[in-house]
Amino acid sequence: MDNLKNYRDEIDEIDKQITELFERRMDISKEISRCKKEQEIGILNAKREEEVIQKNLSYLKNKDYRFVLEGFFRNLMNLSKLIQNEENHR
Ligand SMILES: C=C(O[C@@H]1C=C(C(=O)O)C=C[C@H]1O)C(=O)O
Repeated sequence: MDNLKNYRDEIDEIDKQITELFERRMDISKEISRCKKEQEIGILNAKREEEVIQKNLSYLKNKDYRFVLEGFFRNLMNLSKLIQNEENHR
């Protein structure tokens, strides 16, 4: 049995699901940026970002991944703010 091939197939399937969820998250982030524009609120909400990180760290089963999960969410939220900025400057 080719383990490498099987593992990569599994990663490909997971990546597909991540991409679908990523797209949904970014679509919602765009909607949030429209609300913020209407209400004249700035894009960054540092308190909310800390809550997002803490909440998701609490869901983690393998605590060895704490550091990388935090990095993942910080990067994800930076991309989300990029999309919000683009949306508000169209
Ligand atoms: C999406 C928002 O805007 C920004 C992006 C966040 C995110 O991607 O989770 C969180 C807080 C904000 O800095 C929000 O305010 O909820």
